Amino acid sequence: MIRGVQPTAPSLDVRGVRYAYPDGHLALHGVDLTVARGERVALLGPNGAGKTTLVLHLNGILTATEGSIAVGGLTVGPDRSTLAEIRRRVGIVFQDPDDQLFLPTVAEDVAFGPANLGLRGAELAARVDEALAAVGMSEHRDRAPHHLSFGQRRRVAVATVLAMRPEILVLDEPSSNLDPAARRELAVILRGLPVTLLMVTHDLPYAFELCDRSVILDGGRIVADGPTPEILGDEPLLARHRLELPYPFSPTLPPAPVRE
Ligand SMILES: Nc1ncnc2c1ncn2[C@@H]1O[C@H](COP(=O)(O)OP(=O)(O)OP(=O)(O)O)[C@@H](O)[C@H]1O
Repeated sequence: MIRGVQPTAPSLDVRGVRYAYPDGHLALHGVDLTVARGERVALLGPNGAGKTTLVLHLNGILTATEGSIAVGGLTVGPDRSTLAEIRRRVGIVFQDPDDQLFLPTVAEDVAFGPANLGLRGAELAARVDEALAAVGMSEHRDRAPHHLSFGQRRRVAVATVLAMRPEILVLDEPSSNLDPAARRELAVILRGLPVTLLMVTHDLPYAFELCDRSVILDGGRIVADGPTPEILGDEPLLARHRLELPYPFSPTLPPAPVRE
């Protein structure tokens, strides 16, 4: 069980979150979102909908103007120890892996987070091994991250977050800039991870492949929340929120199925 996480609490509980940027722009208008442990949820919406703003609240980078957020039963708060624990529980993989990789070797990058938590020796090595194995990058542990392909760097970025054993894994556009094979390989990896997953994406087929549930955010409000086949099968709903599938969609005929 995850340290300090209440087993009955949802992974994520967002209640009435409003957020205005310092210039007064109201980016979130009262967002409610509950994600159960182990759920995989796609967060969809057009440019400027508020998706990144919401994600930045989940580990306390931004602080809600109103409302509250709890992760595994722990409310995100301003004090240092709460914030440190929230940042361990919420692992965010940003769109550009190079924002997360800055050490000479893959293994050092993956060890960085757990070493900061105070892990050393065999315990630290086990975390690194486990995280690299989870993303299929064990054999690259001693390589320089900048010598890897973009797809491999994204997998290492996922490993840096997994090494913290997060309660919830948040992915910002995980399929962007990947070739079809790397995109498919990452989907297989993500589907096998035993974590709660929240994935921000404009890649609707990827949402279908990976997430049972989809939420549409538009204008800082959640405007739809339901099973992904229903959401993606509702063409007028998608059109109202500037979302488009790349081809005709049938909920009974999965688009571009993931081969395993
Ligand atoms: N630092 C900022 N100051 C003021 N307004 C901002 C700031 N950052 C974002 N916004 C505004 O907040 C709204 C939500 O932006 P956000 O980046 O969260 O959207 P998004 O859904 O992540 O978009 P995209 O799909 O383009 O990444 C937009 O209207 C944006 O212009």
